[in-house]
Amino acid sequence: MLEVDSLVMDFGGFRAVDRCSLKVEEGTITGLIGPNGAGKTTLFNIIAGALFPTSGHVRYRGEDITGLASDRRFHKGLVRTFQIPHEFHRLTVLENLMMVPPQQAGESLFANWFQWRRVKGVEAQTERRAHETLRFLELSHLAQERAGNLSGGQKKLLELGRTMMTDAKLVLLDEPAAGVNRTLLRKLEEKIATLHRERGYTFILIEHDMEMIEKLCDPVICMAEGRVLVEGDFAHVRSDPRVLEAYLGETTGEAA
Ligand SMILES: Nc1ncnc2c1ncn2[C@@H]1O[C@H](COP(=O)(O)OP(=O)(O)OP(=O)(O)O)[C@@H](O)[C@H]1O
Repeated sequence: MLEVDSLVMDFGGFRAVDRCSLKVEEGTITGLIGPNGAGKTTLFNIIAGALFPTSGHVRYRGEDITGLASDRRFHKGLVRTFQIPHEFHRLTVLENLMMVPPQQAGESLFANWFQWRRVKGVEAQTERRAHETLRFLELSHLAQERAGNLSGGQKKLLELGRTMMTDAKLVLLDEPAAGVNRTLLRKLEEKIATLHRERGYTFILIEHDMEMIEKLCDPVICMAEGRVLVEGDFAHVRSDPRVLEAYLGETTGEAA
């Protein structure tokens, strides 16, 4: 589904991604782990189109998308979550969901003036979908709450919900477990697993929480110094001495 080929990302004289190549199969939840500074977020930014690489290629469903703008990727179902937009805090939870669908009919002046019946229809459909999403996430009771008042975990659930408002195919999750309490973490894991199993989402998940990686991800890819170090199932990656060494070379032994 996704193929990253010999990607290089230089920031001035510093090489953050160093000839990185990997493949993500459709229908998987692929875990991306590695010590701080391994290049995971930079790689995500390149896949999502927030950064353009110095060299190398990104292919998505057979198409070379290396130079494609992020909104065009979004329309193709390649969605990155947990980047919280400015409007997030001021809007209600329901509004946050309703503003997601691309090319909302109501946003076009032409549509507003001349096609109001259609606009109303689309809005009603969007609202229904938003309520369904809230039910799925068990957040219906917070529909009218300002998103800024949500807990860290509820915000992560809402961000997951925002992907459900699109026709997402490949979802990039950037440290979903960060700042989430244990109870909501279990719920978040359960929702990710359900979206994967029942709705066919493919996920790539950057995470330092090894419990979450172990529960959800197969395969797991460990990056270090800008490239893939080891790839395989969790047990294989975890027991590889190079992985341990990469982590121990940093401040903690998170992979252990
Ligand atoms: N815009 C930038 N300018 C200069 N250096 C950058 C920039 N973005 C990232 N880097 C550097 O590139 C390296 C890789 O960073 P990146 O954030 O991709 O790592 P990471 O694996 O996601 O780390 P973490 O797990 O801590 O989030 C780091 O040394 C970082 O300081």
